[in-house]
Parts: sequence; structure tokens; C-alpha cells
Amino acid sequence: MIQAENLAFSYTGSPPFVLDGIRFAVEDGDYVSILGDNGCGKSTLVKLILRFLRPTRGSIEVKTKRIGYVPQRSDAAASGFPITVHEMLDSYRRLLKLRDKSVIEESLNRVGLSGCSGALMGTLSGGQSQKALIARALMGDPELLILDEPSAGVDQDSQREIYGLIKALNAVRGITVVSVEHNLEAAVANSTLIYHLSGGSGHMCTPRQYVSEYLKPKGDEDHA
Ligand SMILES: Nc1ncnc2c1ncn2[C@@H]1O[C@H](COP(=O)(O)OP(=O)(O)OP(=O)(O)O)[C@@H](O)[C@H]1O
Repeated sequence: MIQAENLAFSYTGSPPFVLDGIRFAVEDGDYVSILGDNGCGKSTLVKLILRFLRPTRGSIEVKTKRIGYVPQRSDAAASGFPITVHEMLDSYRRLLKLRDKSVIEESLNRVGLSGCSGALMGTLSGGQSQKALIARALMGDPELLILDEPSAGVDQDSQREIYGLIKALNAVRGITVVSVEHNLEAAVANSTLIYHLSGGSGHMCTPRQYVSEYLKPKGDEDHA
């Protein structure tokens, strides 16, 4: 689904590079969480996958054009712009040139938000507005769903619902998922793979490997 080869990126086009020598493959049906410290380049990598940015060197190929993107909630929903859930989804429907308006209610149903169609985005809880953004991303029937910190600003109960939803979209509907995460627990519990980004490059591993390589307290291996 996604193939990166010797990918390097600098916002200035010259050193220092935010990303350098990135090489990974995401296969159809994977659920990959991207983890790493603040400022290590997670969102930059996502913008390269989305083609919002172009590689400075190397390549990144994405096999599908049917990509659903759920941006960081604070970017999209926290503004005081007075728009209802229905209006937000309808403007996206028009952008996608979808004639049938029933896609709006279908998408809201899929995320369990059918009763909130007329609510102003700014009045929704963190969990509800995240679901509305996921509903919008589902309108184009994506093969690849990309999320940037889906649980940021979302209470514990809604987090469980949102990860349940993402997991079902992946496991039941076969949608490939790439999610930038600060929520380590959710990443380990839900994803099939973790891409650990550090010092400009990354390492793909299973959640189990991630726990033993990156989360195990120093010295534990002596007592294993
Ligand atoms: N538009 C930009 N122009 C110049 N530098 C940028 C730009 N966007 C991000 N950066 C820099 O690139 C580096 C990587 O940023 P990025 O947002 O990709 O990191 P991140 O891992 O997603 O961070 P966080 O976890 O805090 O969201 C940071 O040093 C950041 O300051």
C-alpha cells in the first residue's frame, strides 16, 4: 500500500533533514501506529504520504488514491467557525463530487453519530468531534485511513469507542490504517505494527517487539 525508499525531507531543501534514509513498507490491511518523541517528524511523514509535501530525496509511493485523512482535531474542529456536522460533511461531499447525499447519514451511522447531524461542530465533545472527522474521512470509501493523534483531547470512554471503531474499520472492512500516536497504550493494544521514529529515521516492529525494545525498564533484561 505504501513504500518508502531512502526517503529524506528538509523544510529548507538542505541540511538539517527532519527525515533521512526512511525505508518502510505498509501492506494492505496493516494498522500501523507511528510513534516517536515530539518534533521527531511524525506529522511530516504523514504529510509526505498525503503528498502535501514532496520528498527532498528518495521516494514514497502510495498505491491508492482513496485516502481518508483525519487531521489533528485541534486543527480542524476547535475553531469557533459556526458549521454544523451535516454542513461540514456536505461540503466534503461536494468536494468529492458525490451526488448522493445519503452518504452523509451513512458515514455518521458508521461512527455512531447519527443523532448529531444538526449540532454545531463547536458544541460537540472531544470524542464526538473526532468521530465527526472520522465520518468525513469515510465518505470517499477510503482504502487507506490516515489519522493524526485520534485520541488527543478525548476522554477515556470515547477513546475506547474511537479505537474500537478504527480497529473494526481495519479488521472488518479491511481498511489499511496509519495513525500518528502519542497514546502508547492504545498503539500497543490496537495496531498490528509500530513504526518507531527517532533521529530522522525509523524502525518497523510488532507491538510486542516495541514493548520489549522501547518500553521495558532498563535492567529488566538482567532478571528476565
Ligand atoms: N512548516 C514547517 N516549516 C519548517 N519546519 C517545520 C515545519 N513543520 C514542522 N517543522 C519542524 O519539523 C520538525 C518535525 O515536525 P513534526 O511536526 O513533523 O514533528 P512531530 O513528530 O509530528 O511532532 P509532535 O509530536 O510535536 O506533533 C520539527 O522540528 C518542526 O519544528
